[in-house]
Amino acid sequence: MTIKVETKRYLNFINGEWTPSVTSEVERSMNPADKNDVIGLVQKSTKEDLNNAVKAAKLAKDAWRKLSASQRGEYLYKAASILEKRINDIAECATREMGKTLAESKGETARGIAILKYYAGEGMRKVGDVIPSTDPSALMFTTRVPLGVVGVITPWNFPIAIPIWKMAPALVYGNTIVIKPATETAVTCAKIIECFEEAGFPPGVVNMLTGPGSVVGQGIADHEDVNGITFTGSNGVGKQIGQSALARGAKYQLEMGGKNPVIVAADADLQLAVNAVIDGAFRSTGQKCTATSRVIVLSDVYQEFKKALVEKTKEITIGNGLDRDTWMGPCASEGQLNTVLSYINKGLEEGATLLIGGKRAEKGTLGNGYYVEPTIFENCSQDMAIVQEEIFGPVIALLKAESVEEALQIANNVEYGLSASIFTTNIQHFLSFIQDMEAGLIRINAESAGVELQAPFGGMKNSSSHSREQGEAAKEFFTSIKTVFVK
Ligand SMILES: NC(=O)C1=CN([C@@H]2O[C@H](COP(=O)(O)OP(=O)(O)OC[C@H]3O[C@@H](n4cnc5c(N)ncnc54)[C@H](OP(=O)(O)O)[C@@H]3O)[C@@H](O)[C@H]2O)C=CC1
Ligand SMILES: O=C(O)CCC(=O)C(=O)O
Repeated sequence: MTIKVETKRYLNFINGEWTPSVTSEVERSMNPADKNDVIGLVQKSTKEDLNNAVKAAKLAKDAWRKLSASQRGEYLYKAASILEKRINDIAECATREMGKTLAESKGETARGIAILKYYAGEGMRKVGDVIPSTDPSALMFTTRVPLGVVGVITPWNFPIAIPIWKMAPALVYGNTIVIKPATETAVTCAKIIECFEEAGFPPGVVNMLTGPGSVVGQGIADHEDVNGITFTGSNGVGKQIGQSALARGAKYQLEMGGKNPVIVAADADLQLAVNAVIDGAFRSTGQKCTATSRVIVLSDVYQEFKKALVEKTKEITIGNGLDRDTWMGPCASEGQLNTVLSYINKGLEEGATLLIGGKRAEKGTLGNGYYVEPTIFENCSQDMAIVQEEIFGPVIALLKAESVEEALQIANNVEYGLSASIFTTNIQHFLSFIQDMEAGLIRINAESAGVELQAPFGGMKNSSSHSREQGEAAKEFFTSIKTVFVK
């Protein structure tokens, strides 16, 4: 007898109800570590589904706004404790959907819990300032109001933390939300929304729908009843969303790519630098906007650093993120694997020298997934695609510099400015790095990736729309200031 196990169908969450799309069409969410593993079926929603979700969010917004912020915070505390109970299930789902190791997914879920608690507490903190008026008998102060309905569009690379770091502040500051997660990780998002449902948010406050970015995502950007849009993803899509929002006067926030450099000065602790470059470049298979992708090494220590980096790279074990022994999982999808391989080919065509890696990893069961070897190039020039463009994969371009000034000039010579690190023991070097490096996140003697939820996060240049997320900075996006004059 064969037992047929049905693939679970995940629905949209609209107005407090799990609802199928009006089309009843679904898409499969697949495991990039094993192309035979279907994780679930998700709704292929349309504009009509989006209209229903936005309508529900609009209807719910006044009652939600009128609660005290601390009452709203109580819902977030409840969601945090439910997520805490489901940490294993949700982390495992994220690993199956996008491939990062289970340890990374568990860490990310724990971060999601901490973010919910942080913003729950925000409900008890101040929202305004008293400002002295020139009129001695008047009282002048600021207060803040929510935007209304906020559209949340999220990528697949942090399928737990990014949706939560956008939804939690949006909600605590009094907005209602419509979230459209990346199709690749829609099941993980549905499970997070189950936690919000169990926390008892009033109907219409939290809405989720899945479906193609070009339909549902663009529909959010264009929808006249969506007052603010927060997006993380690629540059091309981000800019399009920004233009659509600007055209109709909606507020928007974009977090996009990076081409993050690490400078290794001659006086650096080289072992520390090697370990941090390995973590920064190859953890999550290089699929972080803060991942290290250019390493600029001072010529005095270049050979020594290169040798140690290549040796350490050889130790990396590639495999299914659910296996304990795996250090690096697959790329998140076949499309992502092909993008990485095409950049590796471009690097070779443009004349860079391959030091290690460079191929799809297909040995044994790896052939069932979208694995690529950790890859390092040297003899890279500044105009090469692998030096200029975001690859979003485990690929390092090594560059040589004669001085820290030259290294800084190379580091700044890209269109992005998200995060950047320097390894040095010289105070002058790190002071000039803080001053002159064009990046929103400056890290000294630490890897380029690594974001703390209580601190502002965002980039300069083409990495963001110049706003910041997380910590107190989130308040700037998710609220409007009102200046009040009383006499
Ligand atoms: N900075 C970062 O953190 C990230 C950067 N990237 C970069 O982007 C590249 C491509 O990745 P990808 O996942 O395709 O990133 P996208 O920018 O295409 O996707 C991010 C989100 O936007 C949605 N979306 C797609 N098209 C539109 C649209 N026209 N209007 C509104 N929303 C849309 C996606 O939906 P759907 O999933 O349904 O397409 C997803 O929810 C990566 O290789 C990497 O370089 C990607 C992810 C995160
Ligand atoms: O490095 C991190 O923790 C967050 C990075 C990020 O936001 C991203 O890759 O999209």
